[in-house]
Formats: sequence, structure tokens, C-alpha cells
Amino acid sequence: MPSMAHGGVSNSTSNKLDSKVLPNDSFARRKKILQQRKSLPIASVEKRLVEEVRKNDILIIVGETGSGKTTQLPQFLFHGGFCNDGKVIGITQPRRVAAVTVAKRVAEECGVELGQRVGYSIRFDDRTSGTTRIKYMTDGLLLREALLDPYLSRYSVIIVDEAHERTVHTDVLLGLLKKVQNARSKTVDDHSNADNKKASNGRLFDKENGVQRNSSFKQCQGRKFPSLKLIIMSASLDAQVFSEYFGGARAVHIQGRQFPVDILYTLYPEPDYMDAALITIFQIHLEEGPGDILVFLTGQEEIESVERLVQERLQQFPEASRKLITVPIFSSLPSEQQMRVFAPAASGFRKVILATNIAETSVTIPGIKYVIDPGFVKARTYDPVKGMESLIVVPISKAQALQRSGRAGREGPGKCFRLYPESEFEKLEDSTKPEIKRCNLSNVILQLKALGIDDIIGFDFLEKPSRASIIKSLEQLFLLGALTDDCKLSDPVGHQMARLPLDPIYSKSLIVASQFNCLEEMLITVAMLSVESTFYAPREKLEEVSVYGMLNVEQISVAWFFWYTLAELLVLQSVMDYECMQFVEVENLDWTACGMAMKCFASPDGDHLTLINVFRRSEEFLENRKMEISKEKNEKLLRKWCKENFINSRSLRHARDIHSQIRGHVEQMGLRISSCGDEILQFRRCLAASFFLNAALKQPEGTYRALASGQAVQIHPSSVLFRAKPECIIFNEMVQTNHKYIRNVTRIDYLWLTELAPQFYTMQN
Ligand SMILES: Nc1ncnc2c1ncn2[C@@H]1O[C@H](COP(=O)(O)OP(=O)(O)OP(=O)(O)O)[C@@H](O)[C@H]1O
Repeated sequence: MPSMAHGGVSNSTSNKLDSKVLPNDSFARRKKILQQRKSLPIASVEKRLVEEVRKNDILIIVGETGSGKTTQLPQFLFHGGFCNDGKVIGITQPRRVAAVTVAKRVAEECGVELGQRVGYSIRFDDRTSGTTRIKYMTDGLLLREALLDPYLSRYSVIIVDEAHERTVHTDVLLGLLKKVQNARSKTVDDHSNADNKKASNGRLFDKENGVQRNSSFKQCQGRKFPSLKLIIMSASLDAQVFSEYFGGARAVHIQGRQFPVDILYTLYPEPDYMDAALITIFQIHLEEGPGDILVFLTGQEEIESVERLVQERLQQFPEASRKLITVPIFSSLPSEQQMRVFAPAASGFRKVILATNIAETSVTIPGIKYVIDPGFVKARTYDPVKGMESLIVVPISKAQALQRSGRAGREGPGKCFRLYPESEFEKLEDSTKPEIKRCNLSNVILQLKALGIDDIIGFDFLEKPSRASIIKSLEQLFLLGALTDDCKLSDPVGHQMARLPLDPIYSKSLIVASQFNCLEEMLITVAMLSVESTFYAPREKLEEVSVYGMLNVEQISVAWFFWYTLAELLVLQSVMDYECMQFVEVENLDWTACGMAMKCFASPDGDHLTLINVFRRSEEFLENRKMEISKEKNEKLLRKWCKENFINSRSLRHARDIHSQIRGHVEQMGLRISSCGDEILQFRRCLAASFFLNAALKQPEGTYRALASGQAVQIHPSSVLFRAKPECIIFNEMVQTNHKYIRNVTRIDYLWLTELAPQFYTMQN
């Protein structure tokens, strides 16, 4: 059995995925696909559906998971003539992975090359061409398209799929599409009036029927666009809410599902859902028939932890029972690695996919017969009074449970193991609370402003976010310089910020950095801050300690001593149990190695420079080898380097991807990219100028006060400044456990705040 790589799956996993099995055009496969399509519940109502779309400008479609909505409806509409005159059918998905994989499947079903008639477009990856007529994309991408083409003039139909997820992008998109649809029907009306009056020349509408590059709706009037068909779709939708929002729009239900899914519940609540998931994986592996397993967990850390535990437990089985491989999928995993879950396991192996809710909707993962659903998800929450956003683990909704179970039973009968009693299921909320009601709205508002929609409070949201939340976000944007005194997008800063696909505070930091001559450093910082867990935390060791019953959660987080040597740990005896310390002393030389390894990247100025050090050292490492070996070998060497240095190789790789993508954006925008070299002070001043909204001041008792919100916070033990406790700091993240911790911290001078952010600090503090 291979040894486990730090922070990742064992390298041998890829050998057990059969990369040779790719879609091919063989006659038998095409025939099989055709048969599959014919047997889908939606197939029998093709004509009726096309007719409904023809008759109704807005249609709500509710149909069981796997009934064929996402893959088939666009094809029906294509054949129904909705792409005549070169028009496009757009289908939005809340997630990138769904947009990509469904597009691939539909291209295969149509027997065309991906990117021709069928394509997809997601941030930083566009597989469409002039001939694309069925286009899958993320909802966020369509919003960005509307910036360039406010009438979405290329589209004859837009299908908003998985609308039940109520992501912030879906909700804003619905409001926008309503506006676009009205505006387009108005141009048609205008056109017919004009036709009556000016039948002799009709010139008013003859020209410029193409892409309109103006962000104001009013300025588009006088152009001619055919009406836009809008379809809202999901398996678990409260059709009533959507219908009312669209003025009594018609809703149709597609009956029936292709294969049954047995739902099993536990008898009692499970105290530790990760452990319960682990037990269930092995129960299925040992007792159930062939078929792959899909397990829903809440995040990267949990996934990597379960991955390691599965590998460890497998060692206890006889050779013949070890044919189980784990494959992770979460949003910060690079796309190619995400796609590995779709490759079949090698013959005789069972695949266990460990996924976040990224695999919850729309996707079909071939081979999945069993779903394990612990019933939790990591969700955003936002406190508009304090202006703080955080991620917390919460129970899923019934709609999510339904979607999860729907990932089985797509190619044959399936089973879903819910790791909670049926009585608990009954207590779940029917649907997920809309994200727009629990997130910071700065990004959304910036985009709406860029679309020329200035009255945010008056915007026709499906469900209005709270007034306090809108006002707080407007205030933040104003303080960041994105808005003028009269709340319009500022020029050039606001417009530049809206162009960058980042949170406004990060977009602004790049603009500020170009003025401070340290954009090189800020690009790395933003990329590294965009990924979870750069350092590999030996969590299973922490778990072992807690299993021995000697640590509570508080102590575990203290024990998360990236920066402690063994000697220092012993000093911690006052906060940690003595026996536990002995355990640590004997068992955890590794931890000390980990702490020491990480110390070589540590900057006394804080975490931002520490992250830059990690990134640059990895670059240097690769640079030294570039001349010698292939890219593939370089990647392998980099993984080894990461392992030795306790770096999470997946996270680093993702950060490198993001870095090159954002670099491309700022180059396009013409921002000056230069490095401040050894002028660290310059960079710290730039951090203060960028993140002044997240500054904190030390209090006499050693804790901190966040200046913007007034909250009492503490530096997280994983920070390099955990012990140094400088007087004044900026931070990038707040995590709530027993305490409010701040992470990614750098020391600054308090006086810089009044000098560099007078718009906030002279007013408030
Ligand atoms: N990549 C794929 N490989 C194999 N079969 C697939 C694939 N994609 C779709 N299918 C088949 O097509 C069926 C319909 O999928 P589709 O995504 O259109 O359903 P849906 O009604 O949109 O489901 P959901 O509401 O879960 O998104 C699946 O149940 C499966 O049998």
C-alpha cells in the first residue's frame, strides 16, 4: 500500500483510475446513449415542453433529479427552432464543474465536438465558438456577460438551472433577467410601432443588431431584439415563489424518475458524522454489491482527513478487500483534478468520492450507486452590523438532501445512507436560506452598479436582502473608493474594481499595490489568500490526541502549534493536560519537524510575507529545475518539496493557477506590475492602505479590538504573530470557534491608518 502524501491523496490513486476510458464515438456507445435518452422521463413530453416554451415567455419547470432537464431540454429547444438566426440557448449552473461536465455530456449526445454546437463558458475557461448554439455557463459568468451586452442579445432562451440553490448570483441574475426581458419586449413593441409609422424605410432598427457595449439599459432603446424566453428549473423548487415573482408565470411538473433510490436513515443521531461516514463507507464496501460511493463532507480539511483515515483503515483488511480508492472533489481543487472523479475506477476497484456540496446538484458521476449524506454543509453567514462574514457548518435543507440522494439512481437503482434519523430529516428547513440574505453584498452591488443599476434598494430582488446589509456594503464600497459621493461607480477605480473577478477588497488591493510599486507581492498575496490551508496541519495527530480524551477543542486549537518547538510546547503545560503533553512529547516529533519546517518560511512581519515566502521558494525550486526536466516531472518534484516542507500541494497548485489568471487580468487592465524588492516596509504600508477595514489594536489584556466593528478578537494560533502580539495589525479573515480568531495577520503602524485611510480613520477613530 502506498504511503500517504501530506495534504493529499496517495499518488497511486491516479493509477487506479482508468484514464483510457474516454468518451468515444463508437457505434455501440452512441446507440446506448440514444437508448438512455429515449428512456428518460422527459423524453415523452418533448413536444409538449417545446410548445409550452413557445407559448410562455417565462416557464418554471420542476422535475425529479435525473429526469433529463439539464441535458435534454436545451436539445429539444434547439430542434424546436429556438436557435434559428444564429441565436443561442444559454443554461446557467451555480457551479463550474456542472457547467463543464454537462456540456461535455451533451456534446457527446449530439455527436459533436465540444466547443462547436455545444460548449461551456466559465471564469477563465471558454469552450465556445461562433457556431455554439447550446451554451452551459455559471450564473456568475452570465452576469459578467451582461456587463458587455446588457440586452443579452445573443440569447433566444436562458435557462436558469438549479434555481433552488438560491446562490447570490442566481438571485441577482433573476432580477436582471426580468429587467432584460422587459427591456427586450419593449424594443419589440417599439419596433412594431415604428414599423407601422415608418414602414417605408424601417431604418431605425436596421443597423447594429449585434452586441451592445453600453452599460445603460436606456441607451439600448431603439434597437430590435426578439423576445427572450426565460426558463427556471430545478428538482426541488418552490414553484409558487418563482411564479409569483414573475407575475404568475406558468409552472409545469415533469413526472417520474428513471431509477429508484432507497433512502436509509440511522436509528439514532450520530455524535461524530465523520466517523459515521467512515464506518458506512466500509460497511458498503464489505457488504453491498458493486458500485461507487459518493460521500458529502463540508470542506477540504474534512475530506483530506477522511481520505487518510480510509487509507489507514484499509491496511487492516486482507489484500483482497483493499480494492478501494478515494478521490476528492472540492471547489479549490484545480479543474483537472476535479475531473478525476469522473474517470472510472480500474477494474475490480471501488471508487469513493469525497465531495463538498460542489457535487450536490446537476452532475452525473458515472458509476455512483451509493450516496452517504451526513446532513451538513459549510455555509456563509454575515453580520451586517459588524460587517463580518464567516463560514459555519450547518444542517442542510430538505431540498439539499433530495439533491444529494438524486446523485444515485442515475444509471440504475441506488441507495442513499442518511447519517441521521428520519425524525431529524423532518426537522430540516424545506429550502436553503437564500445566500443573498447571509452574505456581504459588496460584490453584487459593484456588479449591479457596473450594469448601470444604481438604485440598489429599489432593485427587484426575488427576496430583498436586509436594508442594513445593503447600506453596510454601500458604505464599504464607498470607503474603498469604488463609489462617488452620489453613490455612482467611481472612475477609474470603481470601474477597474468591477472588472476584476475578485472580492472588492482584493480588487482594490491590487489597484493600490500598483501605486505602491508592489503589485508583484500583492498578486501573490491575493492568490495565496484565495486558497484554504496552505500549510499541512497534521490533523489526524490532533484527532489521536483527542481520542485519548485529553484535549478539548480549545486545547486542540492551541495545540495547533505551527510555530511551537517541543520545548515551547512543554511550557504550555499550564493550559494543556500533563498526560497529553507526554503523549505529544513521545508521539509528535513530526509535529515539531512540521513547526520547524514552517519556521523557515516565517516572516517576523506577519503571515502575508510568510505566504509570499512559500510561493517564491516554490517558484525558485521549480526555476532551478526548469532546464532539466519535463513539466510533469517538475510537478512531481514540487509535490515532494511540498511534502518535505509541510505545504499542502493542492492548495499551492491552486494558488499558482489563480496567480497566473489574475496576473493576466491586471496586465490587460494596464496596471503597472513591479516589485518592491527588499522594501518590506513599503509592502506593509500597502497592506495597511488596502485592508484598513480589517485593522485591530492590541488591548491591555493582550487581546485585540477590531477597529471597524469594535469586536474583541484574538490572533489565531496558526499565525506567525500568535506570540509576538504586535500593537497594531491588519488581518484578512475572521473565524469563529469558542473565540473570535483572526487569521492572516501582518503588523502595521497605527499612524499609517490615519495617513493612508483618512476617509475612515479621521472620521471614526
Ligand atoms: N455524464 C454522464 N454520463 C452518463 N450518464 C449521464 C451523464 N449525464 C447525464 N447522464 C444521464 O442522463 C440523465 C439525466 O441527466 P440530467 O442532468 O439531464 O437530469 P436532471 O433532470 O437535470 O437532473 P438534476 O435535477 O439532478 O440536475 C442522468 O440521470 C443520467 O442517466
